[in-house]
Amino acid sequence: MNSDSISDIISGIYAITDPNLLTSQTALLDAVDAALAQGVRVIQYRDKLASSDQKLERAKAIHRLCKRYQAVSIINDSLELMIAADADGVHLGQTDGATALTELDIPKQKIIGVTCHDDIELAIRAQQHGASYAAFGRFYPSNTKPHAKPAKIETLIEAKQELSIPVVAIGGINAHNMSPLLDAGADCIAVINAIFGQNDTQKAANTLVSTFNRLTAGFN
Ligand SMILES: Cc1ncc(COP(=O)(O)OP(=O)(O)O)c(N)n1
Ligand SMILES: Cc1nc(C(=O)O)sc1CCOP(=O)(O)O
Ligand SMILES: [Mg+2]
Repeated sequence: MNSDSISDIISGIYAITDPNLLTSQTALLDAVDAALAQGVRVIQYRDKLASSDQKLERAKAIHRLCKRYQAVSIINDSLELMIAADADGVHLGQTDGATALTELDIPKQKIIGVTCHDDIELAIRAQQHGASYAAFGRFYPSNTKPHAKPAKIETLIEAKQELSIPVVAIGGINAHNMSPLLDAGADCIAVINAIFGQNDTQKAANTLVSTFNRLTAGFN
């Protein structure tokens, strides 16, 4: 991982892989490479289908790719897989251990992301317990996770007032609808379908990254 601050690391476009969209290891690694080449800063390996051996091999390969592009690799759900693959961090939902962060044995330098849905109190508690970023969503209807709890843009505004850790927005986001989330203060935009569900990953990543950069130019 590079030595930037967490707000430099968790910023821009955060791409999350999906085994239903990237059905082979080659497709997965080619798509991740294409996304990173276009300036995606964070990759989350999210795979609820592969075997443990496959997951370890893929997580390690994604971490190597991220290192090459000075991006960071995050593992969804599993602290054990993050440690085994020596990935840069883990993303935990409310049923994956996020409620007991202080009881988990997470190496100090690792990034810890926590799902906070639409709940600012969950985020404040997560920050107090060591979370590196808070993710809110879903902001728009999501084909990937249609039953994810909806979140309000006002929650992002409140999150920016209450939290010092970066704020990630997720759920049905694409280049056409990210603007209100950035205006509300989201530091980072997490996407699955808008990048890995498109025919041309490189073009999709380029559009997302350039839209993010254009919309946030002059924010600071
Ligand atoms: C960046 C980011 N935000 C939210 C989630 C969702 O995590 P979770 O609630 O644990 O749901 P699953 O991804 O495990 O289905 C995420 N993965 N990444
Ligand atoms: C994995 C996930 N978590 C969500 C949440 O709200 O916590 S929404 C979501 C799916 C994101 O995929 P897409 O960009 O294709 O909608
Ligand atoms: Mg989870």
